[in-house]
Amino acid sequence: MASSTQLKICGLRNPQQAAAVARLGVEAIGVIGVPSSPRHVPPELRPALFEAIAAVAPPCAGVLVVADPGDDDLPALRPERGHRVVQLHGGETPERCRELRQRLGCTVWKALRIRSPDDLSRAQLYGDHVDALVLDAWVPDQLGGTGHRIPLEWLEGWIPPRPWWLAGGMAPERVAEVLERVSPTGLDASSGVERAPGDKDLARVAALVEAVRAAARVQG
Ligand SMILES: O=C(O)c1ccccc1NCC(=O)[C@H](O)[C@H](O)COP(=O)(O)O
Repeated sequence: MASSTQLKICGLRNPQQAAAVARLGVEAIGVIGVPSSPRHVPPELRPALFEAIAAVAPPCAGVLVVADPGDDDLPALRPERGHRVVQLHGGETPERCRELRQRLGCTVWKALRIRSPDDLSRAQLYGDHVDALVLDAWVPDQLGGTGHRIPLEWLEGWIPPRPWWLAGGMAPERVAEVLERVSPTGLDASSGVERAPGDKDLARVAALVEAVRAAARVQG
């Protein structure tokens, strides 16, 4: 993507669709490894998704999204399975993030669900232990893919300890306002560009890509 704000599309389940999204020029594509999610992809089907992405867009990072993995889960999280990034979307502590990053030997992003402005101070604790943060909205009993938003006023003036992705209810119609008010490293979208959970609407993904490019042109 030519603009400076990166884009991640999360929750792909079909290799052909993942390849089509990758061809649009996004920087990252997420595959959900959380069993309770309607977008869950079982371990044996994940390599085909990551291979489809790498085949058409080698720079596009395959991101495996998991929550509170146990040590028994680690073999399925190794980068040899085709992903480049592991996104930790549960209640992982900074110490657990550091340990997983060391043991897996791959890029680790930590997702934090932001319930109040105070939660942003927690983000500082992760700065030395992960490669990037993903800020997502807090919704009771749901970890992600909810379409709920973090109020932008909470993020204005926030000083991130690491590169960060803004997730939660991202959609083409919001991009201009969001990028006027905050400057994340990237935007992360799932339900806002879907026909149904796990089934992306390619026209909406293309509109999101175009909205990010248009915002970059406005900002010069
Ligand atoms: O998307 C899911 O179903 C999901 C389930 C459990 C943990 C994480 C999940 N998604 C992670 C993401 O990175 C999503 O892009 C993020 O939550 C934003 O989703 P949305 O608000 O629908 O754009």
